[in-house]
Amino acid sequence: FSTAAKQQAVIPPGILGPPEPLKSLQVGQTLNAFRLVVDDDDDRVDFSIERVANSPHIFLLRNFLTSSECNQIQALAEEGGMKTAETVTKGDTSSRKNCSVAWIPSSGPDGSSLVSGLVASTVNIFLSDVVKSRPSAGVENMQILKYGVGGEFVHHQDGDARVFTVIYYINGVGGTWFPLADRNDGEIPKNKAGVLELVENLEPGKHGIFLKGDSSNSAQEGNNNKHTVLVNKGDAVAFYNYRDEGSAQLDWAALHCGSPTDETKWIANHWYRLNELANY
Ligand SMILES: O=C(O)CCC(=O)C(=O)O
Ligand SMILES: [Fe+2]
Repeated sequence: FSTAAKQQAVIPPGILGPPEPLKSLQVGQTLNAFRLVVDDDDDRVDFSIERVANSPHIFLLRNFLTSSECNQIQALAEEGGMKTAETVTKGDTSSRKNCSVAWIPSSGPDGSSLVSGLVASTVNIFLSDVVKSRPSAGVENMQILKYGVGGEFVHHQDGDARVFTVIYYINGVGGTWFPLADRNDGEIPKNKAGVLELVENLEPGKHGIFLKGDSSNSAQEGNNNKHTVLVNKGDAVAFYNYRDEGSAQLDWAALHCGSPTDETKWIANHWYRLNELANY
């Protein structure tokens, strides 16, 4: 076998994206779901899953977190102390501007299933059986980000073996933009430089998908279009970062940014990994 043939056999098509029934969900269609909360008065949280894009596969989870869970996550981050955010490139503080960071263990926090319960439910719903069965699959700790006014995170691909991302909106302030979502695959360059050049002429609310805070100062203008989705506190956006046609390459359609915010913005990131993707 050539190396290429081996890789095809190792990551077959159709497993780095959503399993059924999400796979067949059409843009604009919604599924109802629930998850169990073991250490809370409410033993069940009902939420809905709406597909907002096909390429990459992007889903909006409405009411995935309760308001009280959002407050707990924010409080845990504040108690632990927050640091100036860097990106995966160590020492890089310019990609994320005016942003501080904290982490909460995905197995905890201690004595609580706040985060581990979210992980269990997410894995069940969003990861394929093949990904779940891989020894190199896992989840990072939950990353909490607080942006001050003017804070932003420039265009990037989460990548780095992060097969699937969940972004939770902790205080209802949104502003996550996927400029290339549902653009014709043939129009998307296959490298970062080309992609960055293309998105320079695109605008949130006019191209791709813009997840915008429902109560944001500018929420009234230009929301009634297929490029804008309003989010509230407790909602989350979930998306797949790799192409699932068998190439196991980064999907540049999943490029996104945190647009400059005009209010304090709290979000949390959860990255689900398939470490072997780093080898492809
Ligand atoms: O700030 C946002 O809305 C997106 C943040 C993000 O994409 C990241 O932290 O990787
Ligand atoms: Fe990101």
